[in-house]
Amino acid sequence: MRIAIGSDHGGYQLKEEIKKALLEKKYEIKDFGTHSTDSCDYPDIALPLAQAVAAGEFDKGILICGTGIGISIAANKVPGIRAALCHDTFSARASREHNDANILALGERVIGKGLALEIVDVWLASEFSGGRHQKRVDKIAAIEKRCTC
Ligand SMILES: O=C(CO)[C@H](O)[C@H](O)COP(=O)(O)O
Repeated sequence: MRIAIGSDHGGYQLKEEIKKALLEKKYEIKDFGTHSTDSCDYPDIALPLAQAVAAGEFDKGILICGTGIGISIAANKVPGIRAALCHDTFSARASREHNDANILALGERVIGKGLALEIVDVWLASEFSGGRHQKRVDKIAAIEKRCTC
């Protein structure tokens, strides 16, 4: 599985921990930055990563900022992206099974490393259920097509 990962300075330390754990599990990872704790702007990381996921260059993406909020809002502006901010394993599983989320967002200033790694594992292992959920995801795509902003 090809995974794109990125963060701003507020998510840098957690990004490094998640990247290390996923590389140990033999996932193919591309790091979209940032590469230090120097201050940067989360939309500058979210945009190229989300575009690459939407283009099919990666199977999934993981984005981290201080809260996970800003970076998920930015990623969700890219058509085809369903970025889910999840700070518990129930939501992580449901975001895949119900919403077919293709980006997981996390907040380094909100949760600890142990829970974050568990959330990542659950999210990557969960599959979209389809069925009644497909129609709803299709309706999200239809909203994107209607909006020409
Ligand atoms: O969580 C975030 C966005 O949702 C950012 O990481 C956070 O706003 C950065 O804040 P600061 O510049 O004060 O470190």
